[in-house]
Amino acid sequence: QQTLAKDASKKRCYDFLNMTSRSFAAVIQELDDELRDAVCLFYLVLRGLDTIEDDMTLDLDRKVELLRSFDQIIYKEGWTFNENGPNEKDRALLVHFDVVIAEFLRLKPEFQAVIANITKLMGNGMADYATGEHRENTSVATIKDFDLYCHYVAGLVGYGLSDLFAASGLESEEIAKDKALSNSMGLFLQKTNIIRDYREDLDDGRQFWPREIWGKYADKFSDFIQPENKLKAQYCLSNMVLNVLDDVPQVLTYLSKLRNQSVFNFCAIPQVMAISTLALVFNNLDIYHRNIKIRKGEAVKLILDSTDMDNVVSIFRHYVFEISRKNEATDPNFMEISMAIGRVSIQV
Ligand SMILES: COc1cccc([C@H]2O[C@H](CC(=O)N[C@@H](CC(=O)O)C(=O)O)C(=O)N(CC(C)(C)C)c3ccc(Cl)cc32)c1OC
Repeated sequence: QQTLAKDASKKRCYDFLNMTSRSFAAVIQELDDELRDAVCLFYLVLRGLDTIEDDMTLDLDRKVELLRSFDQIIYKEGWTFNENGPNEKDRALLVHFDVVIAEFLRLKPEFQAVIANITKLMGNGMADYATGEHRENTSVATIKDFDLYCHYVAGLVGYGLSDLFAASGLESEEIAKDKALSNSMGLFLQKTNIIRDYREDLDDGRQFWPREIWGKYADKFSDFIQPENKLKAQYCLSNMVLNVLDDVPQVLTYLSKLRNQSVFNFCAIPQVMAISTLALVFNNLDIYHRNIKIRKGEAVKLILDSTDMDNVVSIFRHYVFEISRKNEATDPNFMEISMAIGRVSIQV
């Protein structure tokens, strides 16, 4: 009877995983036995944290209290959360979070420690950011703030995954040692999404592009949607893409260190999607009007091709070349972009 109940709660965790993330859930479920449950639970704990950070209906004190104590909450059997706002999909996860906690507590203590440690760092980072007195509303001021915010919400996920890979024995301890490489794995994905999501975030009243960059091209963050500002909008966009290109060399170095096939696929697929998205958004002013995504057919091809380092390198080379082709000599960022592409090209 006990076993039946345990299998039921594990299955429910995978149902939550498939409900919260479309294509990525499938990639998690392809991971080898030693890692699959730990990464699934890590993903769900992060999703729970993200849902609280994103919930605009919570008052700040309550949100900060939950963020800073989430690393203890995940040890509280039976804990659930009903104060959430209307967002159905994510609300369900927190309403049934006791199921996630029950499964979390069945993980190897070493996996629990990794997940709890990252949850603590991320929850406090999110709380610091949400209450940050040095920013009006929640906009990001300097490039340093931008890197710190992305470190909190994405770089730390890279840290935690590298620790889980090492703890599982499927990858060497070395993968978890070089924090800069793990951090870049998160920054590259997060920064590319932040560029792609310009319009969605603007409409939600959020802005993550650093003022140190966009402030060179406009007085207000929303100016870029005006047709008369299209040239400034294009240069601001290329400046943002330039900032993201810095992380490409470290992403490729990280991927080249992986030895387990299921871990490689799990890590390579999102990065390959991101470089494809980066080439798509570069000099593409549609991002100021709607959320653009790579075509389904291209995404499928990328997923099928991302199984070994040589293929991944040639995919990166293809998209970096596409960015180079779209790079315009009249763009004030033209030279810097050419040099960033040069730095990557000697590697791919
Ligand atoms: C070594 O580091 C990684 C290795 C593999 C995958 C990821 C990273 O990839 C997905 C990929 C994913 O979730 N893709 C979405 C598509 C999309 O968000 O546009 C999806 O396919 O649903 C992603 O985006 N994030 C979210 C963050 C970037 C904030 C970390 C993410 C959230 C939780 C986990 Cl456990 C993992 C990841 C890594 O994290 C850095």
